Amino acid sequence: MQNLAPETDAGAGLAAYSTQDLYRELLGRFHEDPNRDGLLSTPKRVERAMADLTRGYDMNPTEILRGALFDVDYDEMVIVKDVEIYSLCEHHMLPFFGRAHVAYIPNGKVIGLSKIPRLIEVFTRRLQVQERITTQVADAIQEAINPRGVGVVIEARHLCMMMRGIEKQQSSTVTSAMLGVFREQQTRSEFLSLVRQHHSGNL
Ligand SMILES: Nc1nc2c(ncn2[C@@H]2O[C@H](COP(=O)(O)OP(=O)(O)OP(=O)(O)O)[C@@H](O)[C@H]2O)c(=O)[nH]1
Ligand SMILES: [Zn+2]
Repeated sequence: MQNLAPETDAGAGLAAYSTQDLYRELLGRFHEDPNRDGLLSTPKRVERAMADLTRGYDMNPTEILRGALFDVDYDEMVIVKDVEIYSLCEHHMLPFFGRAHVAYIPNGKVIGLSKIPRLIEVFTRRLQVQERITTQVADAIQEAINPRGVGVVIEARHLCMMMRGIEKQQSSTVTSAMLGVFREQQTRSEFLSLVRQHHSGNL
């Protein structure tokens, strides 16, 4: 499809076109030939890939945690650390990736361990900023089990700062959200020092 819409009236009437048509149009705008062999199936592949990378919009934290909240007599810190994350920055739609560390001190209930990475997926598999993922994960845990406190730290590297723009290859971004007792110096320090232990430092 050629000249699907003039660049100036982006959005107007585009709903009439399939997602694959829109990607085919974009290939042309990138000065490519969408009909050459290697690109023929690309719109279909990109559609699938983008649906996968944004699947978090269709995921519901409450549903994920349902059935995996347990009454346990344990009141020390639980930490799930070094969870790999991949997300897309909402400004450039380029990936950022790294690790998330999540901790909480229960108040009668704990969360099934595998559900913590699943919860992280809900919020990373969207167009995001790192800060928002960090607070959304903390808030979701707070809401689910009302613990004595929650801490979330995310370390990530953003391709929009690496392969374009400022082109800094070594910088990483660290964000944190601390709720309840994690706002107190001692708990925060214990969490951060446990996160640092045995951490290779390589994202
Ligand atoms: N706070 C925050 N900023 C982000 C995140 N991901 C990307 N950004 C920033 O969003 C900003 C967008 O700035 P603009 O000046 O509008 O865009 P730009 O001209 O492409 O900026 P440069 O990247 O500096 O070239 C940039 O500074 C990005 O580094 C994120 O997760 N959190
Ligand atoms: Zn970006």
